[in-house]
Amino acid sequence: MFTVRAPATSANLGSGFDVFGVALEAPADVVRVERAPETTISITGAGSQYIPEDPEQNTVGAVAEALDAPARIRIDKGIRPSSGLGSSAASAAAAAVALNALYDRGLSREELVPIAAEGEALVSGEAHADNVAPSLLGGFTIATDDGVTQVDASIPLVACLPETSVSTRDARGVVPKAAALEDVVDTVGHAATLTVGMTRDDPDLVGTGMSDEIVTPERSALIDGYDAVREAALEAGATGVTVSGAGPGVLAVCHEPDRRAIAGAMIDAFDAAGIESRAYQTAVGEGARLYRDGT
Ligand SMILES: Nc1ncnc2c1ncn2[C@@H]1O[C@H](COP(=O)(O)OP(=O)(O)O)[C@@H](O)[C@H]1O
Ligand SMILES: N[C@@H](CCOP(=O)(O)O)C(=O)O
Repeated sequence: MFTVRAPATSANLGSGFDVFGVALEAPADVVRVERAPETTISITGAGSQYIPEDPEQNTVGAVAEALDAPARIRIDKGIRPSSGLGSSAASAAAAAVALNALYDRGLSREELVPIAAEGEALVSGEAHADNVAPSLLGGFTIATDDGVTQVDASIPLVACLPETSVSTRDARGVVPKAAALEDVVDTVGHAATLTVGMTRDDPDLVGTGMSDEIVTPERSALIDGYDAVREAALEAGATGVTVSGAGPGVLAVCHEPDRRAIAGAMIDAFDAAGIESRAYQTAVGEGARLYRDGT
């Protein structure tokens, strides 16, 4: 039997749509697997009542199928689904690591990225790897058709989740099919700035580099209270604020001493808009961790 804790992730980071992602120190999903003649899934924890246990409809079922690794799979959800923190991806990443060990498949974490991304194809319509890559590898990841580039990073973050939900599939429907060249030029500049910021552990560069005029304006319009929450976080000291994944979570980058005040300001701003929320005071963290027999 193997147990894996796989972290929540925040994808896109504004300027890196479908490419950038970071692992968060918290929250996380925990997945336990044992060999079985056919795959069964049971789920407890945050939002578990909304997640199908049918292997054909669950991201971990897609991973078990892709690895030809039938198992009794138990998922303890720490990450609420449809909140923009890579909930479906974390389960898939955890299952990929656990089943790879259970069946001794010998695949590297990089080789598990496209396998875990099969779960994303199941729920969002496309096998985007920007959540599963950081959940598997940790740190900051750049996922492209050429593969995944990863760097460890130490950047304080606040992820504020309103008590509303947006499905990634729906939020992908509002992404523009084309963009003006000047917006593409700006986005390339911001993405490059963000990448350098991650390599230097520099929250100012990362915050500046999250700016994006192509996808984020369309996505943020789906989130009630977004503009006020963004403004409140910036006033409290955030160096950058954007939609986390497909939303409705909102991600703020900051210096560590400002993190608590930013979390409070974001919750208050959602509250003023009549929306309850919770904020994770977190940071870029490590990837999925494997435990054998409860170790
Ligand atoms: N293991 C899983 N964990 C979370 N959600 C899952 C899982 N398997 C299937 N789903 C479905 O995926 C959808 C959530 O995925 P998505 O919209 O991409 O949001 P998230 O950012 O939370 O991953 C929900 O419809 C949920 O029922
Ligand atoms: N690149 C994807 C990321 C979706 O992240 P999630 O955490 O909302 O599942 C997108 O923006 O559609």
